[in-house]
Amino acid sequence: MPRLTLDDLYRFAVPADPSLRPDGGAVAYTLTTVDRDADENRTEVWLAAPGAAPRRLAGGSAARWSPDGRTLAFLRPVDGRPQINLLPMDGGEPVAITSAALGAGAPRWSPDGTRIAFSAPVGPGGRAPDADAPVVIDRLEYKADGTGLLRGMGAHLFVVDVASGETAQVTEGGFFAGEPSWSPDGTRLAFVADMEDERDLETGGAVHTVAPGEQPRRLTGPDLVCTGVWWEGERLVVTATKGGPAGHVRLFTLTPGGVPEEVETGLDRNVMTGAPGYPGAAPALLTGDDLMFCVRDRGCTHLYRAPGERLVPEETSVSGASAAAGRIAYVAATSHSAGDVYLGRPGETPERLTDHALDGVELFTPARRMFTAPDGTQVEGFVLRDENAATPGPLLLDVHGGPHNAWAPVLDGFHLYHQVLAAKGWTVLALNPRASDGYGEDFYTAAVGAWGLADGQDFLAAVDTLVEENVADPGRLAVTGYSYGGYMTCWLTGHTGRFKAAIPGGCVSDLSSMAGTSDLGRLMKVHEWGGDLAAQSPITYVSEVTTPTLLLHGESDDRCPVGQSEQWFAALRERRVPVRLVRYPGASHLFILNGRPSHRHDYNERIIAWLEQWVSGSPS
Ligand SMILES: CC(=O)N[C@@H](C)C(=O)N[C@@H](C)C(=O)O
Repeated sequence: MPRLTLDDLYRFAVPADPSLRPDGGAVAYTLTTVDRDADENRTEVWLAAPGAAPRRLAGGSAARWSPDGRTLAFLRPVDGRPQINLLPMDGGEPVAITSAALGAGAPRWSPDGTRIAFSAPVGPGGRAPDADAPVVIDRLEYKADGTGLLRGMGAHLFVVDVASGETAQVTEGGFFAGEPSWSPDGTRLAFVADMEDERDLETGGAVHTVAPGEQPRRLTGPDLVCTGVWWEGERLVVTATKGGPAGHVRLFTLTPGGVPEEVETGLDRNVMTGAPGYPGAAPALLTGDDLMFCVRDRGCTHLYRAPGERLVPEETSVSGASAAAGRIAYVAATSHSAGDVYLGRPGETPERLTDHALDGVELFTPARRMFTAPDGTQVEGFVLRDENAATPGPLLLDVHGGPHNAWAPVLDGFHLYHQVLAAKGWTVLALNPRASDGYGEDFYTAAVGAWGLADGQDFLAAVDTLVEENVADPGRLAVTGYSYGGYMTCWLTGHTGRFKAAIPGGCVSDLSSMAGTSDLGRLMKVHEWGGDLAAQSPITYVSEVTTPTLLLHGESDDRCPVGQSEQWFAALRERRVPVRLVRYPGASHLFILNGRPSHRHDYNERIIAWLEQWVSGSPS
């Protein structure tokens, strides 16, 4: 059977965002595939059920069942903007019920099924911003990666009447209202927002409740930085960090008076509610008081119920979940599948309802192992290689982003170069150094104020171990990584000449300029870097770099602006270190995950070519 090739990128079909029908009998989910001719990622709503082949329902995403299970509400593009559509499940075509000027957000049915709430972007004065007008900026929250300049936009809650389509705006003002959740009696909506005057200088977020026609009422205080809220039965379930945005996200419930009580999960782990590159799912009630939630544990995102009972197999990573009628539906990836839909009862072996895994290719399986840093810290990594490959062989160290992200021993449709390199005799080391998620809060915060200074040693120790074990050839070492991983790639080549090739993607090279130009610059400056930005900046050490370097960066990256690569490129070029910068037009920070397929293919291809040119010695 053939090995995976980069062209298999176009064959990936990845499910996400499962929604279990209220009777627990069927699952609606979003399937993302690639339209190679249009050079676009395509999302569709599919349906899976026991004993039936999964089937496509419509183009769109974010499907949610009506309380009676007879209608699906989902987002479908109308004139380029996502609008809420209703699809009757006993037959018929989808019908749009919103016409939001800047598009609608994910639908949330009221308990009686007569209304749908959603959060939607709102331009200044309710109008779409004028793209040609001068942009007046008085606060730091003027841009967001993937959106660009906000031009005074906010986000507010709306409620649409299902029968009439009449839509009412529920919140207003200069803030961003998060996803709404209905009260059990359908009279109020709960949401998270930061309404502080100086919220652009200090990250916050509080739970509010609001009734149409009334002002929002704040429930939580400054001690919690809330990130999400869900009305589960009579309880409000909240995700939040304590005392500031750094550290683990924890689970709380609020008493009717708004007093937070931390949920005893029995786990020193970060609660994951799901975001691009950060798999997880919203907390949900299983039965009675049984709360289901996701945490990241040694790379994988697992589904748990409090306190501390894992509901999914160990080597799987959950990227979405839904509960109803005492059953759970979830999407999980494995070492051989980027994701499939499962359905079952907690504690029982679930049924896999789909088979979206890539067929017809033989995959290498990553092996977990531990390494020991010079200070004795135990660090976990995943080693991917062909056991029949000659040793010692070439080694690629790949550094994840965050730094609070983590590698998992599961297949994804982004890092295809891992499998291709393994088939060429390379060893790929995906390391979870200190600051990675999934190893406890002390580990998670171990590099705060010491980017590079604390965690750099973890990488060199792991590489040295594979050299000592005769797995890696010390003359054929390379390093790559994206975002924080790009930062670390620059950092390492400024501190050692052992790497023969380096490929920083979406990098960070100068924390001072990053602090002033990233859409999260203020947050990272205050809560990740602390005081000495120069000591933690790769640019401080750039005079030591000798490694041929390929910089890959999205042109419209507002998280790690392309200037971070420009600074590194200029500094290496001045020193006549072989260097190349490749810029991806229109690409935001996450383009390697959800950008143009051709850009994602090109990114993978260039990594392999640079490695073969500078490590394997063959011409590019
Ligand atoms: C918090 C954040 O955005 N950090 C960036 C430097 C980063 O690493 N981003 C992505 C790619 C990630 O994996 O978090």
